[in-house]
Amino acid sequence: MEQSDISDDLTTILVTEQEIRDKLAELARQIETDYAGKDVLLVGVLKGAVMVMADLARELRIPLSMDWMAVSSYGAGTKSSGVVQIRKDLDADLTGRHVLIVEDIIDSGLTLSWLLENFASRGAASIEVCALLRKPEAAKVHVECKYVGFDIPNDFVVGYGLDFDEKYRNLRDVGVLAPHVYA
Ligand SMILES: O=P(O)(O)OC[C@H]1O[C@H](OP(=O)(O)OP(=O)(O)O)[C@H](O)[C@@H]1O
Ligand code: HPA
Ligand SMILES: [Mg+2]
Repeated sequence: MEQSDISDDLTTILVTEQEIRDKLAELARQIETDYAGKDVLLVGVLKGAVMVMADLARELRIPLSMDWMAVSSYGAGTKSSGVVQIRKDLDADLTGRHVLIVEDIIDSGLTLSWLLENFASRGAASIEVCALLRKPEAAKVHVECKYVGFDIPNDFVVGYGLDFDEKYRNLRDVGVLAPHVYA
């Protein structure tokens, strides 16, 4: 039987594995400088941020802790439902912590703005955001993001943690999903 290759479902590769690696190294140097002498808590937003978190954390040479929050608003669609659901809360107490939220993508901004509001009352010493990708044309709410990897066009993308209906997260590059897959 002929084996299908998931990369055949992409129309374009937007960001390659190598470009991601180089960008994360660049962001890591900035983060190391900004958090010198501080104990940072990286909060990865499951599930999309798994790859960014794993690679960014290993680029960083400062002391850090990692925690995870699972939220979901896309489900099996390509548009945000606008309703953010917590599937797993943090284990860590944020009181006095320097929190750096790690995200794969800021699209409408609804997930992050909801998360920032949710974290605001938890007593953190500081809260910043690092996102590998951002779609400026898709923003429905403004979210302050200190560390951004790449601004990309307003197309539905998959790979490097990003899914469509839970698939394609294991692609090494980020690419535009062919519309015939979800149309
Ligand atoms: O800016 P927004 O429009 O809110 O979109 C961004 C969010 O959407 C995706 O998560 P999703 O809900 O698909 O869950 P997942 O990470 O488990 O795939 C992505 O990982 C971000 O968390
Ligand atoms: O473009 C996207 N692709 C996959 N998941 C997403 N979640 C928000 N935007 C996207
Ligand atoms: Mg998703």
